[in-house]
Amino acid sequence: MRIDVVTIFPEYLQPLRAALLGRAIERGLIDIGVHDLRDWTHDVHRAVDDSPYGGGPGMVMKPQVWGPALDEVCGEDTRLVVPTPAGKPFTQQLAHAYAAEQHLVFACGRYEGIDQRVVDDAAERMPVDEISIGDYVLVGGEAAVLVMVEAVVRLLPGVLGNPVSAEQDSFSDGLLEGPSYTRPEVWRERAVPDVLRSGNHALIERWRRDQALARTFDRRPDLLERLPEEHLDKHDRAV
Ligand SMILES: Nc1ccccc1-c1cnco1
Repeated sequence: MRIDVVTIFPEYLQPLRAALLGRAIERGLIDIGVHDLRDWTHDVHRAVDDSPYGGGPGMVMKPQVWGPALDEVCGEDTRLVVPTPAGKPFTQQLAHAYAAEQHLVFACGRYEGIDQRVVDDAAERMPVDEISIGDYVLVGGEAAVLVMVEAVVRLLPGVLGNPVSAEQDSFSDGLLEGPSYTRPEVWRERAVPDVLRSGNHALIERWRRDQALARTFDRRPDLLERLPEEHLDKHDRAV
């Protein structure tokens, strides 16, 4: 998989070259390119935005800069992803879909956005997704790209040391992960739940599912509403 990011803050994307993602690059599992949008400006001030038609606060990013940038960075197999607070929600399901793509290009815009004609023009040549990572306001799309790239790349074969954990993730079975524990057995007078030291794997599995159901019910009841009927057995409903 190849990933390209176009941004006015290329240094913001340096974390993509660290740790797990950095090792995936070294091992040839992914190629990542980061491009400075200002390389496609034409004026001495290297302007990338301008005042919005119709008035209003902030600035809008210029189509004459974004157009040539995407013409050069995008290819035949590109899916263009534009982080925006007005986008569709980014989910684990979408992360899996993106992990199957050959080439992802992320266009990082500022809060007030990129001239809509850039998206409309690109959509004539490639799939374009406008995506939100959550209902809060960021200054620009760069942080959202770091989130999405990590969620996608960890799903690629060979990236995670233990591939099973991608299946056992939160959300993969529709529930939140329950609590986890490690040594010592007692820490600041708090003991690890006995069941986890019982060696009875059926009981442990049941306890973990009960914890996941209770936590999901408490923190994300919306996820329970989405679960298919057959996903909860009669014991689950009693939790
Ligand atoms: N707030 C933002 C500003 C600029 C570009 C993306 C966002 C965003 C993406 N997901 C939530 O917010």
